[in-house]
Amino acid sequence: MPRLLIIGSLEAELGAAARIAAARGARLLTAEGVSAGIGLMRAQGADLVLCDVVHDVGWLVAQLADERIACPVVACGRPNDADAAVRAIRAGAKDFLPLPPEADLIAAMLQAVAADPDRPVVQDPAMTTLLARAEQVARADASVLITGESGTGKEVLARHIHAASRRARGPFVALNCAALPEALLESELFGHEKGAFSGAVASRKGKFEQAEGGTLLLDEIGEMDPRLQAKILRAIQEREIDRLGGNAPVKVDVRILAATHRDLAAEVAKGRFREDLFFRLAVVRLRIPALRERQGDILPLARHFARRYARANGLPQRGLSPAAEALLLTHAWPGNVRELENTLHRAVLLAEGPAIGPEAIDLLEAMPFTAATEAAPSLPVAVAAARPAPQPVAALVGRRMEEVERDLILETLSHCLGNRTRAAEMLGISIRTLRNKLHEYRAAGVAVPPVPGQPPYGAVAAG
Ligand SMILES: Nc1ncnc2c1ncn2[C@@H]1O[C@H](COP(=O)(O)OP(=O)(O)OP(=O)(O)O)[C@@H](O)[C@H]1O
Repeated sequence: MPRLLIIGSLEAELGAAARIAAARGARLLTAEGVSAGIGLMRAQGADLVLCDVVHDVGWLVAQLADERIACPVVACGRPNDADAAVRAIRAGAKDFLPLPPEADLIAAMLQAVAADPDRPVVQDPAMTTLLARAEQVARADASVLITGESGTGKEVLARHIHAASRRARGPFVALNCAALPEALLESELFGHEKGAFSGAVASRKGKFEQAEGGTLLLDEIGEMDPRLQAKILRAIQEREIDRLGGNAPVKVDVRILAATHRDLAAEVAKGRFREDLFFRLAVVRLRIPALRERQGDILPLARHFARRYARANGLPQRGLSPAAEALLLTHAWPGNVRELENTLHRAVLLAEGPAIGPEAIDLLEAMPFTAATEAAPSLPVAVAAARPAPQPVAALVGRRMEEVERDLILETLSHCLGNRTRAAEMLGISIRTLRNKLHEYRAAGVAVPPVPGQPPYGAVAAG
């Protein structure tokens, strides 16, 4: 279901366009002007923007490009306003829709963007069956427990369930329960009133309230401590929550999805997870197989990531050579889809010639699963690239600025395969500043990704 943002007044013909689009299944967002539209894009995103030429289409396109929001913009207006149409196309609008709108044109426009880029890529029968089941249960409001090893795509599946549900127009909110200390997790989940604890200078909605009318994914639920498990159970049973420091419960209408890499039934048996909460959450259980158990997905996913990262880095689209494909099929993928994604990202950056060959595919051989996924920030390029995706900002609370800066710099440098110039550009700092920082880190004994083609600096972790 594509999301369409309409910028302009809905009073006249644009209103008719909005009605046609809604009748064709689009989810509509509307804004009176360009600034408000950009605000909505930041907050919610859309698959297509339709902007009246009375607004500054050029500024809109430039602003979206500046903020790296990738979304096609179609200008619209009266066909006799040829100048405005030409100006809009020159400014980067993909197309011009004449008003009053023709239903067929709108349908074609929506169809072109309907191929959902976030839809899970699946081909192996084990996954197509699982996806069909997920789509079937998506329509009900029951809780779903998604299990699978780290990096198998649990969050991707949760987003898909949300997108296929009746709540698709509502928000999708995810919270990693393992990333925060207990007290912080509690206020993230349930929100707090002003003065609830020292530092609570204003009242704040928690994730339950933020997900109102939509879906809340509780990721790594197996890590949650028993006291909060009890509060979650109450929220699900009573459909209400208590803000920290609040004196009246708040009603919430939220569908709960939970994910874990643990065997939650075994955790229940060991007394580490509440049985009643387990049964509440696991009304439907979906287990995502590890990538090694679904060989049929490896190449379709690899091709998908090769396309995505070539596009994202402005590099030519290259297919995989038969030898590269054979190599990918022999690997066990302990880090699952996330590891495959990182491998293809690196391969796209390293590849030369007409296709991605095996020499561009750098596999983390014999790297035990935990080491590959929980590597310290100071590990060299190949290992660092396999670390989990960056955590939300809230997860950084409690860490020192200096440390976060160091991790960001080293992560960006790994991402750029040690290329200092590209990393400095991406970080928005001068190459000189970057070099000085790296010099400091090396002096402190932290390993720094080497310059491409040069041997690593023999730094060893301090300690
Ligand atoms: N079927 C898929 N199609 C496309 N991309 C996928 C698919 N499965 C996983 N990915 C990608 O792989 C990465 C890991 O996926 P995701 O974060 O959903 O895994 P996870 O199981 O939730 O991991 P963790 O347990 O570590 O939180 C993401 O970048 C995601 O976009």
